[in-house]
Amino acid sequence: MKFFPPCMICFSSSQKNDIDNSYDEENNENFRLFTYNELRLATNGFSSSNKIGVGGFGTVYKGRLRDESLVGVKVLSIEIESMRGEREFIAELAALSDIKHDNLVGLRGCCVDGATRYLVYDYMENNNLSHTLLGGEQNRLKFSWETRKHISLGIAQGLSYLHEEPRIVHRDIKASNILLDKNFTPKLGDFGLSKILRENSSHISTRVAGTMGYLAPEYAISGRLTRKSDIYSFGVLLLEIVSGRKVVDFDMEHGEHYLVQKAWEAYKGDELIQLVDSVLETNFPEEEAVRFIKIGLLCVQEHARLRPSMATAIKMLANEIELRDVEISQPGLVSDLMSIKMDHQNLSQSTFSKGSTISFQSPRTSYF
Ligand SMILES: Nc1ncnc2c1ncn2[C@@H]1O[C@H](COP(=O)(O)OP(=O)(O)OP(=O)(O)O)[C@@H](O)[C@H]1O
Repeated sequence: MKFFPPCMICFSSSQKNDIDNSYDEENNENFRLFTYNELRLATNGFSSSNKIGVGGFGTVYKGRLRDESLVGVKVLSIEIESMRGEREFIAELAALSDIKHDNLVGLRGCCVDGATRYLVYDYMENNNLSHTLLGGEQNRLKFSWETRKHISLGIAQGLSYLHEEPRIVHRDIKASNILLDKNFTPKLGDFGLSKILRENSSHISTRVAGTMGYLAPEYAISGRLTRKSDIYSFGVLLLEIVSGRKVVDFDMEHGEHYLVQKAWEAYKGDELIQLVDSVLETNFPEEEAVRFIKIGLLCVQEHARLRPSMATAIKMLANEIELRDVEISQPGLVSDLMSIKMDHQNLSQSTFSKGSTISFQSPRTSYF
């Protein structure tokens, strides 16, 4: 079993000096330093036709390296002052690239060119789950039940690995962070990145607000981050995968906006089968689909201690644990949290619309 000591990617300021000199390129097969010219050539001069999309940290381009392999090149848009020093930045990324699993996006290397920094990842042919499964008609693909099962299990395995091996809380599990390779194997992206990029407060607030539907209530309210908050987000994802619906969708008719609420009502009404994506018609195993929804609901329970670990969730998905008589309690409902107003200037506080002020600390802890 490979153990990654926390200092490998979670650096305190007192550790900085040691890490500054810790990266040894010659002895690291996993991680390369690219030159700007290599990346410019690979991406056709960062042309708009190579542009894949824009995320919270920057713009992503498709690239082809000289050895013909495809990569996703992320050009970081964070101001240079908010990043760590060059050597430290490289050493931290190199440590991240050591965290390898079939269900994690592989980080190949990086490039520092003046004030601009680039991250180079394995290329994922089928974009992300939000785009490919939940996107508008144009992008949306019809996923069979088998593909949905493959994706659900893969995400569970990737997350379980992060929780058990390097002992990392991902803290940003959501459909757009699940990339899909050419075989629709899911790969978790962006793990550990927000620790490396010192985010300014407006950047965090945009990201947190955009992710609201996936946030465990205890995390959204107090900023207290544990594995169980990732497990809540996983439960939401599972409900999205089975239903083909987004966690929050104001395009749906009134009363249908919030998926978790909808699933809870279906559970109480003993009609979980109604939640399964209608594009599947009758081409899915009913018992298994209902089991997956139940596991989703177990993971989003309001009380974090009642949520299963990822290792247990995997056993449940694989039907190694019987769920027939399991009690599921009330979920943490996103509709209650949507009324939290983020203070974009000062993340130390947020306010409920009812007027009571609650404490909100910007997410910090990634280890436990
Ligand atoms: N390695 C990759 N291969 C293929 N596409 C990628 C790769 N990395 C990112 N993308 C795509 O590029 C777009 C932007 O991704 P990025 O990770 O920057 O942002 P995001 O996950 O959408 O948002 P956020 O940064 O707020 O979490 C997305 O459509 C994503 O699917």
